[in-house]
Amino acid sequence: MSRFALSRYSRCFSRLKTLHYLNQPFAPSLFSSSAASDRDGACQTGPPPIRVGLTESAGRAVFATRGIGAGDLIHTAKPVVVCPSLNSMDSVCYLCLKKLMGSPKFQDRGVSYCSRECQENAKGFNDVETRADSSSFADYCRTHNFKYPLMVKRLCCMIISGALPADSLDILQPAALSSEMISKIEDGYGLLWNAFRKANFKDDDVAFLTKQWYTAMLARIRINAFRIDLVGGSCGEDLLSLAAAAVEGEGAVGHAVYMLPSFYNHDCDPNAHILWLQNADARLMTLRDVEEGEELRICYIDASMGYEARQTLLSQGFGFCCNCLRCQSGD
Ligand SMILES: C[S@@+](CC[C@H](N)C(=O)[O-])C[C@H]1O[C@@H](n2cnc3c(N)ncnc32)[C@H](O)[C@@H]1O
Repeated sequence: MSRFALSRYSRCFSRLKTLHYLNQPFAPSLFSSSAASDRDGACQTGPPPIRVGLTESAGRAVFATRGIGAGDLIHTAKPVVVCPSLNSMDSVCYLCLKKLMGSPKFQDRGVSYCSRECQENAKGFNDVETRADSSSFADYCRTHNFKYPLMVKRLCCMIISGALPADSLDILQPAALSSEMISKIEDGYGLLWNAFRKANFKDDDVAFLTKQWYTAMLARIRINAFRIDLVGGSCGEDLLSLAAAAVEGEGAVGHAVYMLPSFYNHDCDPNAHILWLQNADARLMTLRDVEEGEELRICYIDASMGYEARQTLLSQGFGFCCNCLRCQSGD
């Protein structure tokens, strides 16, 4: 069996099936990511041992600023925007995506939360959501099985509520969209715009929501959204074991966009992995020993696929030709 055959990683299908395959300083406050920690998950103080810098052929990237041991937590990251999948709406927290066990105790205007705190934190954007009737937009997303427009809608509600500025995602790399994609996107834009217009928000509050802005956000979300599969477990457990224990077959509970994790480039034989334990808070961990100065890379796709299939997926889904060592070797 190929050494990749047991691996299944993905930015969209993030899951780890084996242990084997599993130049400016970084400003932690900008990315709301917390410090690196010991293997057992106990947090140390100080910034994460990484910096974001430029590569020669893959744009910006994340580099280790010191040696990091295999299976160590590099940093955690909170989502900027997170959205449950349509089929998980009733089974996960509307804000943090934690699985809801039994009958949810915290319910508000038709959605459920895992705690009073999540309910409170979601109140601002949920007020906006409730005021605007976006049922036509939701039908459009459901009919086409579109998930990213739902994230743009939540982003809009967060912006209108004052929780985020309209340029929050501007720093992220956008996908190149074909004219066919743009015309499909415009249908969704019209429906969402109508929903906010009919709800009589002040012109100033919705002025950011132009067709150009909507398209630019979808282009960024397309490249940078992570599909979230919860592994379970707790931060005190061994991360490599938790990653390896990710169970195949459970659907994604939702999607989220993060800041710092968006700067990790892809590798078909990665040295880092992203995982989620109980909720949408991400944990970046090493899969093997990493040296100071080494680029940290995760795998966006199923690493067990063959060369041709990987190239097709990376080029059609993410718009790039992979420059990793594995691809260069033709494996
Ligand atoms: C999520 S972003 C990663 C951060 C990005 N380099 C930046 O500057 O924002 C994904 C993009 O990075 C580039 N990239 C990531 N991995 C790559 C690889 N293995 N080979 C070539 N380009 C890559 C591609 O342009 C891809 O669309």
